[in-house]
Amino acid sequence: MPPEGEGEAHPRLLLPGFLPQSLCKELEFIHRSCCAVGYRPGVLSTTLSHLIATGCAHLVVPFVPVRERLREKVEERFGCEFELFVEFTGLVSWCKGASIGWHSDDNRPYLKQRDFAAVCYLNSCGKDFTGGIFHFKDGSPDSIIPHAGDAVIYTADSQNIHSVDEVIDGERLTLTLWFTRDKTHDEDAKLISLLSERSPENGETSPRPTLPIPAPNSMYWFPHQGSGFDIRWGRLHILGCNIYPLASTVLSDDPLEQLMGPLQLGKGKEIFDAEFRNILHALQIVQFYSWKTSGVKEQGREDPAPGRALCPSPVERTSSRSPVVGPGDPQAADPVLGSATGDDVWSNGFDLAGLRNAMVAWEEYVRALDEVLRRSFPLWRTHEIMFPLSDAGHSD
Ligand SMILES: O=C(O)CCC(=O)C(=O)O
Ligand SMILES: [Fe+2]
Repeated sequence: MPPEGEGEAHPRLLLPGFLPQSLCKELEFIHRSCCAVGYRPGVLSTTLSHLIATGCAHLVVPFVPVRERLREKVEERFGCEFELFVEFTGLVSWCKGASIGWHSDDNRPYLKQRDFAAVCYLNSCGKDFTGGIFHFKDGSPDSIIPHAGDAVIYTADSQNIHSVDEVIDGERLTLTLWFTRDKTHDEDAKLISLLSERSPENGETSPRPTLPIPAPNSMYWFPHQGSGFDIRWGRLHILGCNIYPLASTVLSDDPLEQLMGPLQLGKGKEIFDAEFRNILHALQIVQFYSWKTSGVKEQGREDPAPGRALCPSPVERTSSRSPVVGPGDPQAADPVLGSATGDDVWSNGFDLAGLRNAMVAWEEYVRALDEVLRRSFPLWRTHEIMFPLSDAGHSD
């Protein structure tokens, strides 16, 4: 008997509200902190192997329960229990101008292993971006208007020809997975091997939590209208942040090199006193602050940062120092990465003092995820599959 789903009229399923909003926000934080340029123009992506390669293996942990839930859902819907492997997991964002015409997801010889797709919407059309509506060619349904938390699963073959309208404004974000029956394309095996190289089970304890390690600069370069900008720098720029080299540093002429070294952040005429290891470290703290503060705002509380008393935060006036300039034209990031509504936490009262609290809370967050990873990894390696520990304390 052919598995259910093959040959039937519409082998697909909509899953409204599949992801909790809190997980959507957490994955958005990860993407905005860690993403690199994607596989097509105007597309940014955060793959799990990229997270591991850039010193952020602990950030794989929040994906593990939702990967498993999606795999089970796909197996159940298409009648192939215990047969599937995850082939690819990634956060994918589409910026202004990105679109894709009619296609099936296995439409290249090197994609033939893909049997099923799952797309989870992490933000919402009309609120976070405009355009970007999904269509099935056979019209059942004709369109899916992305809404944070909703998901759709479908077979990756020609029974599900689909397209996505051009994104007009804002950044459209999804968690996208493909599943395969072919064990040689099992993503878990590759990720476990990458994690082994990192050896979290060795139990090395560092005084500071894991700090991000940038990938090659070219992976952060967003080509735009004949020039371009660095994504990391662009994301800080749209939030009004300046980057300062440390006062003691001998300046390189190369702005990219300045982003690689230790640096400080400033806003307006002030410089925050903390030192960041590199631009990715600074970006991660800023995005963490933004994530946690937006949650607080939605709950109607007024704390400037998550659940802590405000620490004194000395700032320096910028009279004698100039911010790093470039690389590329960071202003070009405004229309590409800026939110559709312009409604972000920074334009609503961001202050550098809040960053101090965010740094402390971020370190706790990273340490907790790292702890889960250390406990999970030996079991993942033994069973050759990534799965959530029942008592991991971090599930969606
Ligand atoms: O993001 C979506 O809604 C679908 C994207 C898509 O079709 C693809 O990446 O192949
Ligand atoms: Fe597709």
